Amino acid sequence: MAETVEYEVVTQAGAGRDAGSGEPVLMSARASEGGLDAAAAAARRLVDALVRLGDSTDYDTDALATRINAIAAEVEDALPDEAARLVEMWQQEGPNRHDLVTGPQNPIAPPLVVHGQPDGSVEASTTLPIAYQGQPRMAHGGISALLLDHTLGMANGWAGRGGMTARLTLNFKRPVPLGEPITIRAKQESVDGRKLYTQGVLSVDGEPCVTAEALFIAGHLPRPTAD
Ligand SMILES: CCCCCCCC(=O)SCCNC(=O)CCNC(=O)[C@H](O)C(C)(C)COP(=O)(O)OP(=O)(O)OC[C@H]1O[C@@H](n2cnc3c(N)ncnc32)[C@H](O)[C@@H]1OP(=O)(O)O
Repeated sequence: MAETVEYEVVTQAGAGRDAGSGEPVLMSARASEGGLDAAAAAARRLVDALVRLGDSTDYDTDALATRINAIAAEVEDALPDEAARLVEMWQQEGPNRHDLVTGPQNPIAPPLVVHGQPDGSVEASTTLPIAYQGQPRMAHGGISALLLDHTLGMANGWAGRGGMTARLTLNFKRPVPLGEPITIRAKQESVDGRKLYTQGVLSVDGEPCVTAEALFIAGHLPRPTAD
């Protein structure tokens, strides 16, 4: 029996809305051209360049580290109070801009772009850079697991009832190439009380690479509050 936690059901923006229009609905946050989204995109670009750089370069990587640390220190000087930032992160309805997988403000997010489909499924897409490499030229399996877990979670939100992952079963059928568009389709297949059963598949060029089946338990941890 898990430790008792307080639950609050958080539905995704767009969940259930416009599903009858016949048009896919954007569920992940749209990236802005400027501001923090642009800074996060620049950080992603820098990470990609660093991973591709390697040790054989003549480029002065000591000086580079000093410059990057100077920028980090400048940003750290501007940070808001951590507790207040956590409240801000979670206060908005709709897609989180800081999200690990889809968030335009999170440099670690690929980011994945997710659309809710009229048939109740969701479809997500991205292209993975070399920072996510596992085997040569292929994505690390843990990244595929992350993308699938998250997309299945968003499929629950689109179906109207989200939850926390209790069990995730993956079947790695073929390697996921870097640098090529990947698509993830996911759908909540059935609900039994608080148990949500959701399935998905990650494909490249129409070929299934990783399939996922998951059990989610409805409910979420409470959002941080100011007090
Ligand atoms: C933007 C949205 C996308 C987000 C997607 C990403 C989702 C995540 O990553 S969530 C983070 C990863 N997951 C976690 O950290 C979860 C950790 N686990 C927990 O907190 C708890 O175990 C939790 C919440 C899953 C279930 O706990 P609790 O609410 O107490 O439920 P509990 O009473 O134990 O179980 C409810 C039922 O589910 C069943 N169940 C629970 N866990 C499992 C499991 N792993 N396998 C099979 N059955 C299970 C129980 O047997 C019980 O069944 P029944 O009602 O028939 O007796």
